[in-house]
Amino acid sequence: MATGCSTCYFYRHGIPAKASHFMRGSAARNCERVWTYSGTVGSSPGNRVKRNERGFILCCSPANKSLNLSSDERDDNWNSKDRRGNGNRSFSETGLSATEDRESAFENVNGALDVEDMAADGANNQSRSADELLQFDNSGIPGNTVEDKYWWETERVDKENVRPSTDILGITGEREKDDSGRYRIRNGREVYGERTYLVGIDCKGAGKRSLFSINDSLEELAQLADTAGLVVVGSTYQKLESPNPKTYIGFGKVAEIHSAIRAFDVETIIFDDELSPGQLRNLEKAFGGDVRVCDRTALILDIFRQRAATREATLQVELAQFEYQLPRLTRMWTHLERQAGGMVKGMGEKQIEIDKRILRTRISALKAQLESVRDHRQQYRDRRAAVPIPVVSLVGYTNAGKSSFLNRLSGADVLAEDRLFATLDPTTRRVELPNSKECLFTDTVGFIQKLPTQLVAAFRATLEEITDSSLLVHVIDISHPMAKQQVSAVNNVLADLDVQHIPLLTVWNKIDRVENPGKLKDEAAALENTICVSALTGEGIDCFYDAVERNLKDLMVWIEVVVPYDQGDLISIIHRLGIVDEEAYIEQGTLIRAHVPLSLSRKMSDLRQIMM
Ligand SMILES: Nc1nc2c(ncn2[C@@H]2O[C@H](COP(=O)(O)OP(=O)(O)OP(=O)(O)O)[C@@H](O)[C@H]2O)c(=O)[nH]1
Ligand SMILES: [Mg+2]
Repeated sequence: MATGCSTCYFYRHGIPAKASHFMRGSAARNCERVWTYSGTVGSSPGNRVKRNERGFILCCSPANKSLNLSSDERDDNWNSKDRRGNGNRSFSETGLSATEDRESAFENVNGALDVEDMAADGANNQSRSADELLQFDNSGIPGNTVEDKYWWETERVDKENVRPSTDILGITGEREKDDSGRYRIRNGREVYGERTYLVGIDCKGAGKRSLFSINDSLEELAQLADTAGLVVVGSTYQKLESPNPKTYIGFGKVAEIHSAIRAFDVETIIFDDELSPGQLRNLEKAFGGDVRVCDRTALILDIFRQRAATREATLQVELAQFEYQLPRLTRMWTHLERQAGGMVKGMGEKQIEIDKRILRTRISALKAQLESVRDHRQQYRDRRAAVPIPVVSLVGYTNAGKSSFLNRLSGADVLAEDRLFATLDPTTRRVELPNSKECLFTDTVGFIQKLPTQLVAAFRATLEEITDSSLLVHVIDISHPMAKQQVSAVNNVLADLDVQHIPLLTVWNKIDRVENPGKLKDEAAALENTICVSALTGEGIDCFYDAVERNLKDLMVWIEVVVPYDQGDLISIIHRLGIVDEEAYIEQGTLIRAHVPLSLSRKMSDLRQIMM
């Protein structure tokens, strides 16, 4: 049975606290202070229990008045205010009877989840009154029956009998015993393999349907989590008309996940969509202080942060992260409001304002720094434009094989690996086509469905590489079961970038991995500007070059110019970039009839005789 003082976050959620909860995970590692704990809260005396970064007192016992605290620490707690309005009270006053305890726990669950605001709950979990909540039928979760337990009181349930409703990865949730094995190397950095549980919703409402089915979307989220170094132990989803404005998922689902958290020792919960600051706050309260709640956007931002290798990428990711954090800052300081007695009331509010100001200043500084980086990139592009070599940009879904393809075309050694977002910075390489014409190929950052808007905004300088291209090559992993949906997601981002006017060549990559390549090649042949290739084996590369030459020629204009004999270098540029049909030597200079890139023809407007 859960007991504890009024400031104990676990107690207030009625969760039987265990020392193991507190000693594991990021919360514990970021603790500010270590308190000696002994008492009745689920573990043996003498365990050392920590106070986490948010200031939650993770464990303290009403039965034990002799907590080994400094006088300051003791004051903090003795001044803590009872949520039921009893004013300040000491530890000794928190020794409740079982019934009182249950009521208190219920009240606190109410407080945490704003039950009265739950009317907007989705179809599967209609809004529940307080009484209904007490009687909530958790029979879907073995080990939780209404007769003998309230859901928040559930002792640790038998792991064998509890499984998330959907286990997309087929991971059984076996627990590792030794934490030292949980550090993994990701992109040269050591990351902690937190036990992670994924949650999504299958929206049925008009206009809410996503490109991906819920299972596919969760599978992708699992891949993202793996890329970030997390260990996915399970997942679940709920069918809803639209997301619950308070908690994203319905109230019943919150309860179910609550059980799964304990069953699988979950440390992080990731939601498949971006949560509003309010949803995030409510869910954090509902799941308890030592479970990190985050969303797809935060996860993607985290991966970008791990992968950023250049100054530009680092600045861009930092900016996106700050923009994301700004409206969510309040949750970090709620502990001050909770701990505030009469004297320090409102302190939390002030701190939020201070922090928001610091963050805004930081954002302005980052934007200024990025502006100078952007200028630098623009100068580089201007210099490139001065030598009018056509630029071909490789775009596509993350992991489609863009970098592998660039490596194949140019012999470059861009990092290509079976992980999402391997490339963040554009890489440009000069490639000589079989007709001896030169062009530049640029590898870009990959796209993904639900791409965070903060990232698109922050990466605008990088993405401008795409908008300046002569030709776009959309690389698609045709062997991927979700290839069609990935194409739509990429087209959506391209539409946002306003590049529809640039000609597009479609490349079906990884043809070596499909079962029936012949059939696919026939399909591709029937489509316009679509080529089948394998970056791995080099198959189809010749057809690709032909298609690039064809497309670039289509972009050229026909000119007839007389180049004075003292501008011989211009003739060599025309030969290098254009296709010369005729060359004759006349009195005024060299007469050339050729197809050249538009940019080059503009440079020769003075010399032009005829242009069509
Ligand atoms: N079998 C096969 N694997 C490929 C092919 N092209 C790429 N791959 C593999 O696909 C994975 C992803 O390749 P990348 O080149 O890193 O993909 P990307 O599009 O650059 O990915 P991001 O940089 O994350 O956007 C790597 O493991 C490659 O080895 C191919 O033609 N056939
Ligand atoms: Mg790449």
